[in-house]
Amino acid sequence: METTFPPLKNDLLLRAARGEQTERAPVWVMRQAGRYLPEFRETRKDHEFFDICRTPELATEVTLQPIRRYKGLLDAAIIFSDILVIPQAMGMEVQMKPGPFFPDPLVNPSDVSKLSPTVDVDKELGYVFKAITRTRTMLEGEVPLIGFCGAPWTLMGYMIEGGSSKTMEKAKTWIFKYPEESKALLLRIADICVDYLVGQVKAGAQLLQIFDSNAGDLSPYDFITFSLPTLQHISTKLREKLASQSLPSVPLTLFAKGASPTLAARAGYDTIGLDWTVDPRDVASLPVEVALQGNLDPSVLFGGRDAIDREVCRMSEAFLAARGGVCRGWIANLGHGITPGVDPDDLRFFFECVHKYSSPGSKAGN
Ligand SMILES: Cc1c2[nH]c(c1CCC(=O)O)Cc1[nH]c(c(CCC(=O)O)c1C)Cc1[nH]c(c(CCC(=O)O)c1C)Cc1[nH]c(c(C)c1CCC(=O)O)C2
Repeated sequence: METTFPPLKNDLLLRAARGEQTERAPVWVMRQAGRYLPEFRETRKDHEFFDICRTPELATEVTLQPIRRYKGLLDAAIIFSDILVIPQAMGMEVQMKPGPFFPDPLVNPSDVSKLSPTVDVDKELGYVFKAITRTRTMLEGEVPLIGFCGAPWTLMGYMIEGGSSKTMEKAKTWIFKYPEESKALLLRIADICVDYLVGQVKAGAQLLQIFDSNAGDLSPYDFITFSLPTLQHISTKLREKLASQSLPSVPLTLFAKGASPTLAARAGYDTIGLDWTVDPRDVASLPVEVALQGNLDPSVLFGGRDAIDREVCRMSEAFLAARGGVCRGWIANLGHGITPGVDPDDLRFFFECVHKYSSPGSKAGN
């Protein structure tokens, strides 16, 4: 059953993601539906985090909150959910208290047998698909809708660490002590990612982003050995399945935080997300068809208007210079998620600065 959606009025994001030249950079921010917004905190007061994810009406509502507030300034919506819905679908319990907490993490490879042997994504994650279809309809074509999932290495890390970790000691113990079992688990997660992302496109997602937020914990060699093959597996299989099911070949973004962008670019994605430690001019050697996303340090949003203006101008100069003085294949974003303490009006100012500086005719382009 195909749903027909209202025609898209703003395709800036999709054009930039395909490496095209645009009149200015499209802009959105990671975690744009979140705790820095008073309207999100209001919804959150009455509902648990994962209840919002599992209730399409609520997930749609919070996805649309930043779109309403920043109408005309924000160029994409991202479906409200979490990367940890995949471990849940595999049979693990995950609580948010306030950070992620797994009461029963994977301790050693024999624990993998506790996971569901197969995952029927329609059954386990159908609530995300419903939320996507509902959101895409309610967006009325205002901006495109982004779907997402966590990358296998980042998800395996949470499943073994049992939550966020500074050192990733336990997950790294696995890759060094049990490399084959680790690779098998990573591939198993990758296959679920593929089915989950196909389902998101079927439901109406117009671009997909894979978050390998913990990629930077791996040495280049270990990123190549453990993470990269799974990221390649996802991009290849996903494109094959989308084609064989006559689904749209949506652009794919890889945000491998802390990984070398040239290594990340080997994974075969349309867009590479950059964190704020990267100068875009240093990745100018990537083919121009590969779009770039990023990469303002999220903390600049705490620096006041002068700092935001100055830093967005500097970021724009760097991205325009990296692309030979034109705005080509650049999606403006932060270099990681927006933090809860940001004043929503300062974020508005950030969007206005991107609109002002990201075109070649601006101060940053000259
Ligand atoms: C690592 C990761 C997670 N989740 C996600 C990542 C990858 C991106 C990144 O690196 O930040 C992805 C994510 N999580 C959330 C979204 C929603 C869409 C969006 O607006 O970007 C997305 C894309 C909502 C969320 N996910 C979470 C919140 C805040 C929880 C709350 O409302 O209480 C939101 C809005 C919770 C969450 N979820 C996760 C953590 C570590 C935390 C706690 C950290 C924190 O408190 O910010 C796992």
